[in-house]
Amino acid sequence: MEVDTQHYDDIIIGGGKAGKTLAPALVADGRKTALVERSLNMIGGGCINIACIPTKTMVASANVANTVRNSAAYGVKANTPIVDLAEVIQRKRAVVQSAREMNLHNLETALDKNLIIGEARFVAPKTIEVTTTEGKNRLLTAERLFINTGTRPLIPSIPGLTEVEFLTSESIMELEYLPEHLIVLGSGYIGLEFAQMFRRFGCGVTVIGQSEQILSQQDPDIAIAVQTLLERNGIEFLLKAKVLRVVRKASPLENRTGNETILQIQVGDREITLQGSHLLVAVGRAPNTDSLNLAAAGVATDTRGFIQVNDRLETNIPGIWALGDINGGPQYTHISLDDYRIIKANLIDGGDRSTGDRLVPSCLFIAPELAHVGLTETEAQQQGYAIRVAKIDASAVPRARTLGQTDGLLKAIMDTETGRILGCSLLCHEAGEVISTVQMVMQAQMPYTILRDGILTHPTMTEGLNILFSKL
Ligand SMILES: Cc1cc2nc3c(=O)[nH]c(=O)nc-3n(C[C@H](O)[C@H](O)[C@H](O)COP(=O)(O)OP(=O)(O)OC[C@H]3O[C@@H](n4cnc5c(N)ncnc54)[C@H](O)[C@@H]3O)c2cc1C
Ligand SMILES: NC(=O)c1ccc[n+]([C@@H]2O[C@H](COP(=O)([O-])OP(=O)(O)OC[C@H]3O[C@@H](n4cnc5c(N)ncnc54)[C@H](O)[C@@H]3O)[C@@H](O)[C@H]2O)c1
Repeated sequence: MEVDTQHYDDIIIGGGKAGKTLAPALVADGRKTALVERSLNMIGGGCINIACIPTKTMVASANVANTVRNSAAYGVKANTPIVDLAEVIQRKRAVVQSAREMNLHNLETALDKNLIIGEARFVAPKTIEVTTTEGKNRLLTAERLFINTGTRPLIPSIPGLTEVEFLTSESIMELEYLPEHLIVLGSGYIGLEFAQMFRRFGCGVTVIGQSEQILSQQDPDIAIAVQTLLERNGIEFLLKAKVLRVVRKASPLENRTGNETILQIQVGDREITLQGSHLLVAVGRAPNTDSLNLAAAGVATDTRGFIQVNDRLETNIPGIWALGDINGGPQYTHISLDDYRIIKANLIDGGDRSTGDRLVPSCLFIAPELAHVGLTETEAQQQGYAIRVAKIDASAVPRARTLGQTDGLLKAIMDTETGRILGCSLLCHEAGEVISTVQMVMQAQMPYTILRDGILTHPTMTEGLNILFSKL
């Protein structure tokens, strides 16, 4: 086979959020840079193709269905909505396609022929072999390498699972008709977003969680509030549950009706049989390191296969960095983007940034949204802070009442010594937007009284912060 070798200053392996943003910045800094992305269908990375953007596009359809279904409560009469999943998927594909085209344009403009479509693997510390989509092998060497290869669905070892067909976060977004009864294995981010989405589309949904609490990183009161409102939506939860065996499953693409998925589950000390039409596996993510042959470069990974980095995202091998999900940090697109900022600050701008100064916000895109920043109450206690905690129901916010969006709970944790906000969890309409205001106050190291006493527009959801922080 023909092998052609080329030398670069910098090579980025994987074009996730960090990699695709870093590439043009390195080029602008005068570096001869290549970005290797394994698939044309993944240009722009997971976020725009198979993760955040498609899911939130489909969540928007689910929310429209819900609004139509509940329109009578607003004095507007509408017929029962008919959800055409094929058209929902078509809309999702169009949104993804336009984002991918924009990303391709940006990368081609910055990199021209140095955007290389192919699978990369290390053959030596600073040398990679790329098998291009045309089947050619190319050897590329570089002074510096940036690994940004992301993750894929983690498939647990459950007897019978691999012998049957099941859905992942990717294949569920290609279904063209509605499952009759969706079983969701995993009660974390992916599981809950799809659970509510498909419930709002009109499907029966059961969520199986292995812990007693869903969303294990959250405080119990917040997790219970989320579970309660999802149960009110008609979602069934089986918690402290262990799937013993998956018994039977018809093809998810052909299975239009019927309950063909059968799971044997241990719930507490009971053993039960659960039947559904489709099974979604959403129990976390596995790192895309196995095909990279990191051993040839000597790059160290942790026991789960994620690349080990220090707080400047440097691996154990000088001149090799790891960015985004692959480095084992929080798995969010905005964190991958911040990884890019750290590299840019340290390698291009002559700065000195680390992951140490980070506040990590997040938002679970169910309705109402659950947004969080900083410490939970449990974490603040564990870290020995003297704290005061404020809580209000979302119904206390005037805007929530005008919108008929009164479900939820707002919670803030304050350090009594400094008057600073340590953390905040908002389970309410538009929480993902409102949390940014809290985050900015935390980042500016201002006291909580800014949010208690600041003049905030009436009636907005953000105004709810006046009410929340007045309870401290
Ligand atoms: C269903 C779902 C919904 C999500 N929703 C949100 C959300 O709403 N908000 C949020 O912040 N986060 C969300 N996330 C998490 C978010 O998608 C990730 O944190 C983010 O995409 C991580 O990006 P990354 O930079 O690590 O790389 P990725 O975006 O994962 O990109 C890695 C790229 O590397 C390529 N690649 C892999 N191996 C190789 C190789 N050997 N050679 C060449 N190329 C390779 C892949 O094709 C891919 O394009 C969601 C995740 C999922 C799965
Ligand atoms: N809105 C967002 O920002 C968003 C949306 C989706 C995904 N994400 C990111 O992607 C990551 C991955 O999402 P995820 O939901 O796959 O992982 P997760 O870690 O959020 O949740 C996985 C859940 O599965 C449970 N679990 C593990 N093994 C199990 C088993 N055998 N049986 C039953 N339950 C089991 C875990 O206890 C956990 O609750 C998230 O942690 C998040 O960082 C973010």
